[in-house]
Amino acid sequence: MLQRLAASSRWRAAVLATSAARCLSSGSVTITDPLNYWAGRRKAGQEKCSTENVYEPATGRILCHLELCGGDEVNQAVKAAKSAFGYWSKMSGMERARIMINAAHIMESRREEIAEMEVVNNGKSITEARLDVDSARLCIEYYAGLASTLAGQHVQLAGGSFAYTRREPLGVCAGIGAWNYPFQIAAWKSAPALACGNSMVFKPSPVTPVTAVLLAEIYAKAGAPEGLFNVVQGGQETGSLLCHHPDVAKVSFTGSVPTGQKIMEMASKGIKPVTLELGGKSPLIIFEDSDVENAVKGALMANFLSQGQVCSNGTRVFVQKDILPEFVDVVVKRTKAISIGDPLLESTRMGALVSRPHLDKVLSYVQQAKAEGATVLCGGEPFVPSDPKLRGGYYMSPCVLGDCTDDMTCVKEEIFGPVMSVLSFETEEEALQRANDTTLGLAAGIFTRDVKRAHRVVEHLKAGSCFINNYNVTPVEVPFGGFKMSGIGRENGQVTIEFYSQMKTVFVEMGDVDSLF
Ligand SMILES: NC(=O)c1ccc[n+]([C@@H]2O[C@H](COP(=O)([O-])OP(=O)(O)OC[C@H]3O[C@@H](n4cnc5c(N)ncnc54)[C@H](O)[C@@H]3O)[C@@H](O)[C@H]2O)c1
Ligand SMILES: C[N+](C)(C)CCCC=O
Repeated sequence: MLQRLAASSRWRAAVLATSAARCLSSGSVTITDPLNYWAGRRKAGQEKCSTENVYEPATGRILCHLELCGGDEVNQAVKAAKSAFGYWSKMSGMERARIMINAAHIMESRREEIAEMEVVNNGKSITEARLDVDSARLCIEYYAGLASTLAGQHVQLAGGSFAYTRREPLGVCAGIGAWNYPFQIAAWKSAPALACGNSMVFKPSPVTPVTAVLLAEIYAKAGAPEGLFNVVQGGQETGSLLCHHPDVAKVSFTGSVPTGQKIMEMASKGIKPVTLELGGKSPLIIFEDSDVENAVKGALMANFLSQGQVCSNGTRVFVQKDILPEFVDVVVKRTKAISIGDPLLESTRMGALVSRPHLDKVLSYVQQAKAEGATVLCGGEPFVPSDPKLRGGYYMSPCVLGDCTDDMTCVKEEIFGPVMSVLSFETEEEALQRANDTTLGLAAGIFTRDVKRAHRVVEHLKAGSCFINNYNVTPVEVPFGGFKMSGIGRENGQVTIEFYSQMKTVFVEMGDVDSLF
């Protein structure tokens, strides 16, 4: 079975020919197989379809020419999903769970292959990519476990009459993903959707289109009906075709705030529910009673995963005045020690940013920070690896900015790169007021040994995902999502079942109609 899957894609076949264990090396992959998938198979674009280049961030090479879906293709994918919905939604939760568990097993067996392709397309380190695949698998296992627990309520009424509620699927759900966690986002959206009996058409970011189709193949191989999980490639045009499609019942979106606003507007035309996982500019507050080594580790996790391209990052690091010099000393030392380079090497801790324009944007934020009075304590420069094949890659040295103030652009705007802004504070009240002084509210963190303070501060933080003495840990059992302009709805956890299902109320009369007429 796995051989058949492997043979279905040319890059994989090439890889198998080279080595059975560790497969890809940066600069060696070219993708020619179609990346669209519906009705149970990969689909090549129509002859006239437009294409876009996809790059390998580690080298700057062209990885493939992406075939973008237009109206016809989107219609076909939605039609396939609608047909699968008819079948899937009538299966019992246990039956759905069995297929999802099969999918999780297949995913586990293909972990390395998926992780490597994620690295090749996204630029993050192989160590992180493996964790992303694990998170995807765990999410599918978790929602497989919940699939058979979907239940309603029985409400006893006067005269023996009663009512009951049923939790029903929505129909065809559209998933639209960002480029920072391409595979994980596709799983975080599809797992709860499928567990509830929906089908899905997923559109990855055109910057990272490569791994979603692997998820589609895995679901199909696990026994899902044709059309249950489909992939259409494209950018905003394809995304908006999905949002407007009359047979799409819900849109689940991960991406930036401006696009989230457009998605909500489009969905509002059909009164479609939305899940919006948007951006952040999250605070991390480090009190003077913290274990400084531990707080530094937290600050690094809050800023430098995935080259800093993480929505929940705690990029505004507020450090209480008395420990500021010690904190800065250690954080700078540890940031300088981060090994940057080939993301497929085990020793690499920071790979390449996702694209050249994005790298340039992040570097320009560092320049602007300097111009506005911040001090570059380390990094913030383009990084050129010694390996010649990596010279065209999109690398930069992770950056710590000191002497930051709340009015600086680097403190106000989401940079979405490896740039940490360090700010000093004196009192708890002041830290809270400044931490909450933003239109965003995705995440927040606090380091302290004082358990009472930890819970008191968290209660007042205006953020959907708060961390005490850690940062950026997202077990799939725990809901994740934002307050304010960071989003609507949640991913993961039990509550997400509510965002992929609807409640029907059934009233049952046991007597006669008591008519007023
Ligand atoms: N909260 C979260 O869980 C989370 C997770 C990852 C990323 N993000 C956020 O995502 C952003 C970075 O990702 P990005 O640059 O890919 O975001 P983006 O908003 O540019 O694009 C996201 C997706 O939306 C699509 N899209 C763009 N315009 C569209 C339109 N008009 N209609 C329909 N679809 C459209 C894109 O093709 C892509 O698939 C950051 O702001 C980050 O904070 C949030
Ligand atoms: C798993 N992380 C690192 C918390 C990322 C969640 C998805 C946001 O970008």
